[in-house]
Amino acid sequence: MGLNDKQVKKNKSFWQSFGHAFDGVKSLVLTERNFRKHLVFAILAVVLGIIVRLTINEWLWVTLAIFMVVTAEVLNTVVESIVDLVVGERYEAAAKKAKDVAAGGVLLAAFFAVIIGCFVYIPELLKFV
Ligand SMILES: Nc1ncnc2c1ncn2[C@@H]1O[C@H](COP(=O)(O)OP(=O)(O)OP(=O)(O)O)[C@@H](O)[C@H]1O
Repeated sequence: MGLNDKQVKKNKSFWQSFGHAFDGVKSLVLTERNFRKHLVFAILAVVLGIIVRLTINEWLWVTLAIFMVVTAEVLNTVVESIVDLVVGERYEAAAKKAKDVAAGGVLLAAFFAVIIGCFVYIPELLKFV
């Protein structure tokens, strides 16, 4: 297995599927700059959450926000890869729309995460003032 694996046939076992899914996550981390930035923000949110001792309810909202951004980044990367595969370097209005809408999805998810962050962390941090 690995990112240079040339397999094109269906996976034959759960572990083979899992390995390829893991390669996908590895590829996101290694090749997507924005994904890495969001990962850093997610880690900071978790560390801050531990410091201010979030409640279970607050953790649920923070986790939802983190995974919404991650999911949007995953879909954005999938769209980019498919558009590049089909269109290559050629300019296409439909390619621009697909990539811009996918990037817009990430922006909306990040906006949602900022709103959740404000609701959850600001009251907790004000307790220290
Ligand atoms: N084949 C294409 N035809 C038309 N417009 C394109 C094409 N490829 C890219 N673009 C435009 O260029 C922008 C940047 O392209 P790129 O492939 O770097 O997108 P990106 O990888 O989504 O950027 P980022 O990594 O910041 O998310 C796209 O959002 C789109 O507006």
